[in-house]
Amino acid sequence: ARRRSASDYRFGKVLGEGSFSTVYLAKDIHTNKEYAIKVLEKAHIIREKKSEYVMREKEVLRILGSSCPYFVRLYWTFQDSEHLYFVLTYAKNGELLKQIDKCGCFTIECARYYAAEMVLALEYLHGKGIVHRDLKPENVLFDENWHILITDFGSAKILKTDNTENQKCDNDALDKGDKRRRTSFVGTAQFVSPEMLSESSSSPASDLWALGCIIYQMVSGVMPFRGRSEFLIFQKILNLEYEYPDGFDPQAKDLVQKLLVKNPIERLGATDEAPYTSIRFVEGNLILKQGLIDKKKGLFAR
Ligand SMILES: NC(=O)Nc1ccc2c(c1)=C(Cc1cc(-c3cccc(C(=O)NCCN4CCCCC4)c3)c[nH]1)C(=O)N=2
Repeated sequence: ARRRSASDYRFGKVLGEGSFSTVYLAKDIHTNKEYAIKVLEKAHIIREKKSEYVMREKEVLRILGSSCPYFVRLYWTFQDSEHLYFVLTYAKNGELLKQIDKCGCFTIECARYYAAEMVLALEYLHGKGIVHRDLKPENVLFDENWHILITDFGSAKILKTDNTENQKCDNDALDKGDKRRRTSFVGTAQFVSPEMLSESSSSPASDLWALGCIIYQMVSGVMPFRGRSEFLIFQKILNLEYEYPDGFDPQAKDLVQKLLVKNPIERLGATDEAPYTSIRFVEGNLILKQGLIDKKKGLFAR
């Protein structure tokens, strides 16, 4: 295929800004198709020693490809003297966070629906040996049909299978082992799991913790672990200090309290072989069988 460059696109509004990238709405001048183009400044990436994260995001997006509908797709990458460009799926209906803030909270049917889509997405992601590590409502987007698109793999981890011992080791260990590449990575305060805080270790169960936090927020409208500083939030996470507001749906509570468990291997689904059957079908939990099959809803609360 023909090499692309920024001149192939008409850049529009800023869709999002991160510490190392800005995402623009852009239109392909040849096809008129809309994309989200993530632009990264080379000098900043090098200065902040984030090249490994950029390469990892590209590798994760390559591995994910286009076979699962619940992830943004990477169409092309190109660069010029100052910037790197990732041409990604444009999620027309924006971020889950904005919808939660706009609606106050979701109906339980709607929360069930999106919890089900997120479980399907995590089954696929973890099945590919990838841990997101920064799952949060800002990184869950909606496409034009109100299906989810998970994005932002800059913090992701690719689990490596060591063929000789057939063990699943991971690049935490590699990072720990190699002083030059020690990463003091931690996700976003309110969604980071206890093990990432206390041992700097992460696994697919770390994403299940974040899933529990997101379900709590969809149902209640607020995050389970809140505080005036990151330190206070971290303390609450490590002490499992959170509560369910009056009227919190009992089925949702049943599921959330089985995900917000300190020991990662005791989290619902953590010991399942793919797919996450124990999350899908535990009697009385939020994600009932029909939640995974009925793809017609997705309408928002009030
Ligand atoms: N860190 C990252 O990788 N970030 C990314 C990556 C890919 C990507 C990405 C971020 C996107 C962000 C994004 C942001 C938005 C957006 C931002 C602000 C407002 C809106 C918006 O209101 N859209 C109109 C849809 N409304 C929704 C509610 C009902 C009326 C119509 C969308 C759409 N998509 C995107 O579309 N694709």
